[in-house]
Amino acid sequence: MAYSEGYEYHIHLKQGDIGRYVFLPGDPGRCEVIAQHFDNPHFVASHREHTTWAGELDGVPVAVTSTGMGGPSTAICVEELIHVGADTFMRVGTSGAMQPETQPGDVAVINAAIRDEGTGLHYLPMEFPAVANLELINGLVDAAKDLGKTWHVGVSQSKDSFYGQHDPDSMPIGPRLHERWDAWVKGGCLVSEMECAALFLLGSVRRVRTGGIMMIMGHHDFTPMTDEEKEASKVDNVIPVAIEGMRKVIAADRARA
Ligand SMILES: O=P(O)(O)O[C@H]1O[C@H](CO)[C@@H](O)[C@H]1O
Ligand SMILES: O=c1cc[nH]c(=O)[nH]1
Repeated sequence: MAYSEGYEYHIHLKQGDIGRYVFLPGDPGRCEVIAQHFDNPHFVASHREHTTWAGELDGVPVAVTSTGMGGPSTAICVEELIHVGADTFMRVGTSGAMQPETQPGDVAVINAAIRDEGTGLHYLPMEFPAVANLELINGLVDAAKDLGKTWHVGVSQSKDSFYGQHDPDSMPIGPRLHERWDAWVKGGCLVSEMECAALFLLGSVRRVRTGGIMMIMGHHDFTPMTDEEKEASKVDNVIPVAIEGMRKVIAADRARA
């Protein structure tokens, strides 16, 4: 499939393949799992790290496309999804705990992201905040309440280096990574992940709605999880909240129309 045939270069989708509402996991393997919550789930395309499934929720077309890991592939994915008609994006993924009050298996609704990454600088100066859309935040909080989840709303640290978080001492700039991490924690940053900042900045620049819900894994002090905690923090457990949150956004759009 080539760009000139009307297909987007990386995601291999064209106008009409999907509707306006899209879930965005990082992992291509998570797409089919999410799509099983749709009516009429069907595979649409897969190229590089971007796999797409589509279906319906309450009679409205929805899709799920994987972003891959980090800002660059997320920005490419979202730009191309906008080209084919999407305008509402909900990231659903995993994140690492940063505050003592969270437990593995709690969910984090992200309202803003620390721009500890490089992609956003190709769009907007560092002074510009990476913020989520309020309708998506509210839909996700209401969904978490309805489903009886323990939920938190807060900021994510979107970083470019997974091992800068998990193995900072091995990095030549380890002391600087520790100092910055301590500052994020003292500022109340809820979780660490890798895509929200780029996604939210795209939301501002392209005037589309973006938000995210994250499964919280691990402990703020990096103590190992028990087997029970590992089970509780499986990413599959956050998917129903994302689905219900999107249903609420769709219902609110319908009521407004
Ligand atoms: O579970 P996903 O959506 O991939 O998100 C998190 O997991 C990956 C790192 O393991 C990064 O992409 C991070 O943001
Ligand atoms: O600790 C974690 C877990 C998921 N994703 C991250 O980036 N960090």
